[in-house]
Amino acid sequence: MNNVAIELHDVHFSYGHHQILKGVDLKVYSGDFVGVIGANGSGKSTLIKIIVGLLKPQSGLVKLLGKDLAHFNEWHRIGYLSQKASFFNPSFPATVQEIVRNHFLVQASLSRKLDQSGAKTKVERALALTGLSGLRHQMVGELSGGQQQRVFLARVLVSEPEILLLDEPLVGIDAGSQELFCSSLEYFNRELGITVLMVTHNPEPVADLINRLACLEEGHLFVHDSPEEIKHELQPHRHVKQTMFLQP
Ligand SMILES: Nc1ncnc2c1ncn2[C@@H]1O[C@H](COP(=O)(O)OP(=O)(O)OP(=O)(O)O)[C@@H](O)[C@H]1O
Repeated sequence: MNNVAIELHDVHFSYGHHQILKGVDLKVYSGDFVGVIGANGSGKSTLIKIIVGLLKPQSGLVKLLGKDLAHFNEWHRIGYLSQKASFFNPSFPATVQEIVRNHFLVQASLSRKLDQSGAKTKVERALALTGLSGLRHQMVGELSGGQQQRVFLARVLVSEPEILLLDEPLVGIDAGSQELFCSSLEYFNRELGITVLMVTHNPEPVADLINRLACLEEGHLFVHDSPEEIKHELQPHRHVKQTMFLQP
């Protein structure tokens, strides 16, 4: 049995009186590719922010790589790609390589376990993995949406994380870039063994990669892990609400 990479047990979360998560349980094993789906406003981004410690649940247990989040400090092992617009200013005057390198140096300064002297090799690798080697000297603001998305991914990959948490990474990029992005994800998951948890309203491009599907509905998380159930849940136009009635 693989190690548990992410674990949530009986997690409750509210914004004020607005209850978002009502006793959520989730176990993600090393090497899993987890799709998280649910209606707009169902709490998918909230869930991912709780996993990376940006929001603190009112109650319940959250563990990363076997460690209670309260004591977890190996953040270089976790790569989090938030919804793009929230952190990026396209007029920021930096090249692709500078963005990726600076992120690594910040991570290294925060973690004694990352060796700064390896920066050059790690940046090269992250650029190569995301197909950006040829664009390294380009100003990031001059890139297409799909290329920028790959820069964000390279930035996250540079510290060689074991878990990738992606919040709607395909939004706002064209079909060709989506395809490239998804084949990179396939490589990271299948070849490098990186655990992936991806929030998406459109799971179709990664449907073949998903081995665990988490459906968020009215504060409850329903997890499917058999290929038949996943296929059934991912049928086009299937209303997520129906998953409630499939549970024993
Ligand atoms: N900081 C906040 N304060 C108060 N309410 C919030 C806050 N952030 C989100 N919400 C509300 O919590 C609910 C869940 O939001 P969340 O962004 O987690 O949903 P989501 O499933 O990711 O939505 P979408 O698919 O539209 O991105 C929504 O009703 C949202 O309006």
